[in-house]
Amino acid sequence: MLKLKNVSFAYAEEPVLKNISFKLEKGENLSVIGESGCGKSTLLKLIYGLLHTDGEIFWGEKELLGPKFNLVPGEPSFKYLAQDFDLMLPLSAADNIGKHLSNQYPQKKKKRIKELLEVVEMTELADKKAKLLSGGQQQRVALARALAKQPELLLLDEPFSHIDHFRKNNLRRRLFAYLKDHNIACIVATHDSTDALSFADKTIVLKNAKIYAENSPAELYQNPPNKYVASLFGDVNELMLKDLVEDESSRKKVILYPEEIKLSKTSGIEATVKKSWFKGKTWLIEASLNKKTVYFNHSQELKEGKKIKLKVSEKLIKSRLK
Ligand SMILES: Nc1ncnc2c1ncn2[C@@H]1O[C@H](COP(=O)(O)OP(=O)(O)OP(=O)(O)O)[C@@H](O)[C@H]1O
Repeated sequence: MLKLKNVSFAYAEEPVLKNISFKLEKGENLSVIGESGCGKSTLLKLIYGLLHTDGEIFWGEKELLGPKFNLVPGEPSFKYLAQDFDLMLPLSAADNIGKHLSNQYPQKKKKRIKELLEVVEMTELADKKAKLLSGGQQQRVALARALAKQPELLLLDEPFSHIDHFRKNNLRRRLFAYLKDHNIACIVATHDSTDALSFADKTIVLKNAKIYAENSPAELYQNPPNKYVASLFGDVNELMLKDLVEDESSRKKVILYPEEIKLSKTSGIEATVKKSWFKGKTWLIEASLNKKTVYFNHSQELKEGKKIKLKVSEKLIKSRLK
């Protein structure tokens, strides 16, 4: 089990992280989300042992003492995949993956490389030199290399940032299933809400150097403590109760996702369409409601200037009152 207790860090005077504490069990997947610059990468570097903290970091019973005490940087049973994936460019994809594997049992090594190439869907490009691979292909090789020596904890910094949408979903499913099958704990620093929503067992939100929210991804999504947390999952509205309920004067805030606001043919809150964006399965409609902007999903494009009525479930409004 990984345990952080009061982990703090500053590159200069201003702390980047202050008193961060959490636990992670073996095989668990934790996503760390938050706006750019909130300290996600720094947290991974502290855990891996590249930066020194005054706080405490334990892996099981062992305290990790960081770079001041380790001759070779980084904990040997962890793997850290940074945003620049640092491949040996003259070597092939397969040789990069096998680089740190023992040559004592060549057949075993070959089999392991083959298995990892399959996990990242790079079998066909096994012999291609890394320098001739695209950014996304290099990132997949780097992921496989990080897995090669079967780490106990994998620290991934934006692991799919260079990979196209088409491959990303499949790769994510394969990689995270592999980690679960092999009981490898994982911390993913990410901007991509899918990494947090679909694959994480728990999610930590960082803001102002602290843990701002911490929960299962479903709980954070369904009951976001505030607009900042909700906006990490996509478009979000923050309206006042008086905007949504007739004869209500409360300025209490209600957080709603675009898919939770519906067009009504009969009654509802009056609004005027400003813009429509095609999103594939739905259109995202921007409308003005009491001089405020509101976003909702609809099955069709709506013309600018159209007067509409909007409805939100009362139960949902009650559950989202802040
Ligand atoms: N080597 C460094 N020296 C000084 N300041 C740094 C260094 N690395 C990061 N910082 C600063 O520390 C803060 C946290 O950076 P960090 O890279 O951890 O954020 P992040 O959440 O991972 O950002 P992003 O999502 O953009 O990758 C930022 O304000 C950044 O400018």
